[in-house]
Amino acid sequence: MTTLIKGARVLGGEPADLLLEDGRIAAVGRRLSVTGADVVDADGLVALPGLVDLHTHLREPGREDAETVETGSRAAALGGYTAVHAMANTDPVADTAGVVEQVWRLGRQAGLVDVVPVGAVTVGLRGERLAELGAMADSAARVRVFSDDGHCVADPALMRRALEYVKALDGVVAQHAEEPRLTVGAQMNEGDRSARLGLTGWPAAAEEAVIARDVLLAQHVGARLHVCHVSTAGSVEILRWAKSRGVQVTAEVTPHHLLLTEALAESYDPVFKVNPPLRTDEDVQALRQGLADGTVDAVATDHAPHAVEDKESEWAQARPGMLGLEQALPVVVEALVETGLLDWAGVADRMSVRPAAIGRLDGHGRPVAPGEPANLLLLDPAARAAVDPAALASRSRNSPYAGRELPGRVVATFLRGEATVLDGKAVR
Ligand SMILES: NC(=O)N[C@@H](CC(=O)O)C(=O)O
Ligand SMILES: [Zn+2]
Ligand SMILES: [Zn+2]
Repeated sequence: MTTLIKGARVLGGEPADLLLEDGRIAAVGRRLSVTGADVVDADGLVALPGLVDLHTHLREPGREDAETVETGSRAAALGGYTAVHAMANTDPVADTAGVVEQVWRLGRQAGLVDVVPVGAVTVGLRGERLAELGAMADSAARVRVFSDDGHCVADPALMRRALEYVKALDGVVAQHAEEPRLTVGAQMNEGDRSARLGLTGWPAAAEEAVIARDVLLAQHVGARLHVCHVSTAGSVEILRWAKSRGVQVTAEVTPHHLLLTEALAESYDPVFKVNPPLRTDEDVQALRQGLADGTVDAVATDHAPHAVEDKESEWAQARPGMLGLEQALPVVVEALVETGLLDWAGVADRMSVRPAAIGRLDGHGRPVAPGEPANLLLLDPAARAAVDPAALASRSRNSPYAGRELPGRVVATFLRGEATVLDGKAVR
């Protein structure tokens, strides 16, 4: 199987031809020609390494009405992803080797992206005792990222033990930083607006206090810590401080926290309800700066599909979470590239290279260069389109970007040399 991509701008550089053969990039050069190859015209398109998501909710097993491994994989491929980490808050919870291997196998069957299961830190996400971390790491799924996402590992002694365990496995604890005692009944960012709208507030301190505690624990233990979906300016400051002291901490920010603010809660439309909540414009600016200067390592979608009955209700009853896979790159183009904060190499670093390194994935996050695995995407940076939730590949419809015009269209995605997306459409 041979594909010749004509005239792609690798990381936004000069146009070049890319020859994909046997799952690898065989050659990069000018005017390559090969007989019998499938030819893809990439005139005007930017080539980037396939994106890697550290934080995807695929809902299988348990809520296949909201998403399956296959539908979520298709949404990921359409977004330019070649690997996604599937969060553990399924039903049953991914807290055993059996469940993570099941998810891993479903991903292989779908064959659209590499589905990398995340293992739960604690049994049933209950925060009481550690799950079988070693067995999940040794399983066919080769788990390296462990998270109780959806819940915080709130007990500091348990968090310390989790960090000690993952250190021995070359793993990382991905913490959903939320002090539960400070967010009882919380609905939106705490501030003047929550008071005016009559919605219970989720204070920035509930996130920042856990991050501060955890970076100290990670330093004490000498283990790797990853912070999920950071959402406040104060969190960026704590991370900057921790990194300056050599703590092995990494962090991610979601597309929605890079673009949207708490002002959207004025609509009382639960499509904008998410955990952690949308914050203020100052937070958005600090998150963009933190991502640009590398304090925040990665963009991760926190793609959180929800069935209509769980989302289209009163604000207080609705589940938190929003879709992200199909619009993550366009949001980053709008918020970081068009504002001059990141160039294409920077986008590749924050959406592919660093997330692959954090997840210890080999074969992803590699340069677009001869000899490397042919995991890559082609983007038309000039295209602009309004988001139509009905046209999404996800099984759910809870996109916060409905009707919003965003720049950048993923034209093609290749997983080990095989097209998963062509002409902006999923190949299967
Ligand atoms: N982000 C959310 O609002 N929801 C996530 C859980 C989580 O990421 O905490 C979900 O699983 O729906
Ligand atoms: Zn979370
Ligand atoms: Zn999540």
